[in-house]
Amino acid sequence: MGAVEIWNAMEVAEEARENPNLSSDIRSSSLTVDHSLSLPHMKPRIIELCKDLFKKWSELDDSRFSVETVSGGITNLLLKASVKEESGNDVSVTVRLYGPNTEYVINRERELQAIKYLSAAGFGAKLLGVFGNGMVQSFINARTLIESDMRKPKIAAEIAKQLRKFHEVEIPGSKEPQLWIDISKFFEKASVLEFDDSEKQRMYKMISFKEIHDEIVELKELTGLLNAPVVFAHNDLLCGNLMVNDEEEKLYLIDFEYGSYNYRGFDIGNHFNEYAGYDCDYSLYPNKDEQYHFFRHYLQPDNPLEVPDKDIEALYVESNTYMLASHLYWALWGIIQAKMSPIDFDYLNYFFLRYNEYKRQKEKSFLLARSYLSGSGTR
Ligand SMILES: Nc1ncnc2c1ncn2[C@@H]1O[C@H](COP(=O)(O)OP(=O)(O)OP(=O)(O)O)[C@@H](O)[C@H]1O
Repeated sequence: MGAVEIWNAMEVAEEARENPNLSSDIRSSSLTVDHSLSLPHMKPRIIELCKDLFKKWSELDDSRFSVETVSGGITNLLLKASVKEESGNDVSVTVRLYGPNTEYVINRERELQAIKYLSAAGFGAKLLGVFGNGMVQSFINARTLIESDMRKPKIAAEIAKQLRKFHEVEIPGSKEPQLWIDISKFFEKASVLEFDDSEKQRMYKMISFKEIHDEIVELKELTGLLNAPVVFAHNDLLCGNLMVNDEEEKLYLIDFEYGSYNYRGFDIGNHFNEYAGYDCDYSLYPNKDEQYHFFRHYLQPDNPLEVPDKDIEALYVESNTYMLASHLYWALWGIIQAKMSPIDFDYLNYFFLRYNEYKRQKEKSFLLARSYLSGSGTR
């Protein structure tokens, strides 16, 4: 965590204080927590952080605090800190420690800016505080979805409805879609790596960056013809980033690390790719009926059965063309992670899974888009 990021965190808290319509009680602390500590060693530091951020807890005895791990996450460490207040109330918050080297693939400044506005619009956990290398948010009492939940008609309709609302949130700043900017940044980084591990280097050498470059150019050109609307997109809507409280029937979209202005079809196509789950079983990609169900609830949440066919068809083409861009994006992300991430995961294999699926789907999706653009429809 460099000085610039700490400064950014402070600035966000400052700005939020000045604008009471946003989360007016975002606190800030300059403390940092060493990501590599074991939980017992980390606990006193987390308590110190909580006390520094929330003055009402500053005098409480340490024995009133408990700290546990919620998730190792692929990119962060997420902890739950609970406090027994003097009134007898139990209050829980999450403490997120950014993973080492995640700044290569995540723009933290962009993330904090988005969280402020999305959390004020009722999305995700409430942002309570920021510190040197992470943030504190409200704890959500809900279960995390598993991949098969996402295709259940009732849940799919609710995801579509919430995603539509999400896409309507306005985040100040540039509205330029980030997809090709991010892909080109990933490409620049991914194409000049060297691995100390000889097996990784051997696999890396099998990648043709010339071929990937040509694919990027070709796909960018084709998607450009679709005139897809640009919205503030989540960009990483996998089951782990969806939570539901079954009793209250409330769905939560969480984790806005990759959020940015982007093409509507990218967010939806990317979500459909996630039906494959953590095992990347792409035979689980939603069929046309499942997609149409989603589109109806996305396009007209209050009147899903009245959506004109031409609007559904346009979104079908858009989503299934940008679905290819999602494969390229995460394939390149995988190469960078293979080099930068301390997490023991076969990211190079992940590159091949995503890129091979791109190649498998390319012809069908290109044909769909081209026949739609030439006016001969999608059937
Ligand atoms: N505010 C919250 N309250 C309760 N649980 C949460 C909260 N935020 C996240 N979680 C749980 O922790 C898991 C990981 O969270 P999140 O996706 O934000 O972390 P991450 O490190 O970015 O993970 P990944 O890189 O795998 O997406 C979620 O799937 C969810 O189960």
